[in-house]
Amino acid sequence: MIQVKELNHQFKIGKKKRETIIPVLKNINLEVSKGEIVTIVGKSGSGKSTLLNLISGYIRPTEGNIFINNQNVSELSEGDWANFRINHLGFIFQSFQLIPSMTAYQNIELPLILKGASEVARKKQTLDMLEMVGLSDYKAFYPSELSGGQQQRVSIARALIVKPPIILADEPTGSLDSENEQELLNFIQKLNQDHNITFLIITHDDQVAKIGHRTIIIKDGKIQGGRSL
Ligand SMILES: Nc1ncnc2c1ncn2[C@@H]1O[C@H](COP(=O)(O)OP(=O)(O)OP(=O)(O)O)[C@@H](O)[C@H]1O
Repeated sequence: MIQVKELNHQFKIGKKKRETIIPVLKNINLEVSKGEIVTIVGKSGSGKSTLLNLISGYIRPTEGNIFINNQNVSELSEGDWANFRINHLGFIFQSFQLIPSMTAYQNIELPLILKGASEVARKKQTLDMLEMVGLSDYKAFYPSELSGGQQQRVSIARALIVKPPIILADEPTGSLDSENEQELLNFIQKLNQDHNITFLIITHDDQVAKIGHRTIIIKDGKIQGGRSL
């Protein structure tokens, strides 16, 4: 489902000719199969978010290739990448990234509008999704009127509405208290079991790391090893 092959990445900072090169990821090889939950752990600055940003196509690798569903995404143009992303990947961020001026309903519906779905299809799918995440009664609420856990569920519903086969999550429970964290983890496991959705999750948190069928450790930009259930 996801294959990362001999990936190296470095950032360049400073002015041209005087730039400093910061090597971040070194010879990363990684395979995630359909229906797996893989968690990635590592110290701050080890390169976890960079890896997720490369897999998401938000940054391009200095060297190496990334395949998603057998498509070499490193070769796609910006426009093709954006199209590919909306059909294959969903994202969950620590900071939810909801649009404050839109209700829960409107936030969840947005990817369907971007995808060009009809109004009838949008309404049905958005209402179904609100029910699935247990927020039917909150559809007209704005993000500021929802709890952290409810906002996170809106952001998950928005990620799921286009039924992506893969969800990439960067510290998904970082803004949640322990009760909401457990609720979200149960929900991720349910989605994985019921819908065979593949998850790649970056975390600092042991409780989150534990839900992985496999955990990968990144140290100083290299994969150090891992643990399987
Ligand atoms: N756009 C950038 N330009 C220059 N350096 C960057 C950039 N993004 C990240 N880095 C550097 O790359 C290294 C890895 O950063 P990254 O955010 O991937 O780490 P991380 O493991 O996700 O850390 P954290 O757990 O704190 O989020 C850091 O040294 C960081 O300073």
